Amino acid sequence: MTLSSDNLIGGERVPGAGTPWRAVEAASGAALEPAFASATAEQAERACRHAEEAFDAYRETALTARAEFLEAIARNILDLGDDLVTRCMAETGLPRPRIEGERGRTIGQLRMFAEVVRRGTFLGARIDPALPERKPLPRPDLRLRQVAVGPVVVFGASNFPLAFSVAGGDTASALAAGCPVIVKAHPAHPGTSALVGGAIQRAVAECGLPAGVFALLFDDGIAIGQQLAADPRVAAIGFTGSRRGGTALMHTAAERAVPIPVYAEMSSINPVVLFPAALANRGAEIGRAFVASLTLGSGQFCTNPGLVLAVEGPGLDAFLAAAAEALPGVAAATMLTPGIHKAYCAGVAALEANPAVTRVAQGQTGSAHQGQPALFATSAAAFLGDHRLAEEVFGAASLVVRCADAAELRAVLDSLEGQLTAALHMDEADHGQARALLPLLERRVGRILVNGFGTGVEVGHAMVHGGPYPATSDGRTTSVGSLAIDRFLRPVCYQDLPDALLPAALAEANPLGVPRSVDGGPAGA
Ligand SMILES: NC(=O)c1ccc[n+]([C@@H]2O[C@H](COP(=O)([O-])OP(=O)(O)OC[C@H]3O[C@@H](n4cnc5c(N)ncnc54)[C@H](O)[C@@H]3O)[C@@H](O)[C@H]2O)c1
Ligand SMILES: O=CCCC(=O)C(=O)O
Repeated sequence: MTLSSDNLIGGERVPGAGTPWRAVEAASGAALEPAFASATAEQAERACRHAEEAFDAYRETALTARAEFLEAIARNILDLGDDLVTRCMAETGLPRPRIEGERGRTIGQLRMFAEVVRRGTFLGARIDPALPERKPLPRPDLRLRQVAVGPVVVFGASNFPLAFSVAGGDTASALAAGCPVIVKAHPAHPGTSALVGGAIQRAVAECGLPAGVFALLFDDGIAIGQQLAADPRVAAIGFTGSRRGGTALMHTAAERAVPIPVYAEMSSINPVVLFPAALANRGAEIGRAFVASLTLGSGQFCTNPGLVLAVEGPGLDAFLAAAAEALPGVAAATMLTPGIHKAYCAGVAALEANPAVTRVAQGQTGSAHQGQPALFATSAAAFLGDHRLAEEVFGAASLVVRCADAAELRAVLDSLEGQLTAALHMDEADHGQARALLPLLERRVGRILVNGFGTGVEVGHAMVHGGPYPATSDGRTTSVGSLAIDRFLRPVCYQDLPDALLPAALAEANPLGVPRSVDGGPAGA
């Protein structure tokens, strides 16, 4: 399969301009063909214009047609076959089973949103029928539905080249909501992005949709991303990446004449709390499971367990001993980009250099592009006195905080910024302590889980992959699971509109058969 390096705009392939750049094979650092050229400002402008032109037609497509479009994207991605898998492996250094698994998740996600669209529940249809006889005043007829917000810009993530990238959760949920999508490809995997972008562009044509429904733009810098974020036609942004990049986009979006929401998923250290009974009963077992989660994908998961909290004692010692025994057996693994590798090495070096921190164990050393896993420990007092210890080290490094007692452990949790997840390891005898921490955890994190680790997010209807700042820019929502669609919708109320003028979802006869809540009752068709 020939790999095109063109931008995809308005149903066409459009070569970029300027100095050519190439993807890098993550394992070797060698340049990969073909050369890419960044989109021009005019091309980004054109993508926004096409998206705006496509918006009104796309957002009113029949629900079945929109669902079939999402399914066509999934099918076209599968049809890319091994070309997609091998290119993605080369660009990211991630192994085949991981890429194949992520492709399955991406396709599953698209199909889940197709089902969400077909059901129509996302329209949130509500009806308060008119009460003309009501005293002292009659009630008007009120009907509400959710409408798509407008064109959405999605920034592909480096660490999930499929499930959080061109056809990932942000794109799937925005398209499901009825929003055209412009993707700014991550420069670490442009070939993967081009292949998946082509699959979406083909689906747009196959389904007879307006060509502006999808665009893909390349840029190895930040100019195109900034331009898109500032463009008045763009209504929302989805982003997964660094805190620096996410907050820069938040500032741009907030400074516009008309500010727009940015749904940025940024940084999280995902505290793991080890309770005393669980530690006493199975400290070593938890230690081994922890190492497996810590080192998954070279630790390049936003859900990576970067902080472990426990009260001092033999149980914690057993946990540490088991982790210290397991970690040296773990091979160093290729990291996504030289920049991410460098940042990881700098983070580990800062922990090594901190006099209040001791190294518990290390994994095996590797090549120039591989990250060596590392586990460190410190005291709660040191952690509370040095905010740098709470910063994310993106990769397979974690810090164990030894606490004197439950009060100190609570103080450490209380000091943390917003997080995606908190993992609690507990037995029944720990329930009292865990219950006491739950209100605090609810204020800090998006997902609380028991006797597991946050890595490996289930894509479903009750999932929250979000959390208070800086885990995300807006802790009221999620970027994984069907609730993600709500980010790209807003409610409109229709008061006393003649039936003939109402959108089909709200017309008296309910021709779409969508679930509707009447007078605040449970939604039914
Ligand atoms: N929490 C997470 O899930 C997660 C995921 C990936 C990376 N990271 C962190 O980010 C670091 C860098 O990795 P990365 O390259 O994936 O993230 P990044 O934030 O540098 O880049 C992500 C995307 O945003 C764009 N971008 C970055 N800064 C921008 C700006 N100021 N304006 C407009 N666009 C901008 C980039 O071009 C890229 O397309 C990692 O070392 C890690 O610390 C975190
Ligand atoms: O890196 C961010 C997403 C993590 C995730 O989806 C997972 O752990 O499965």
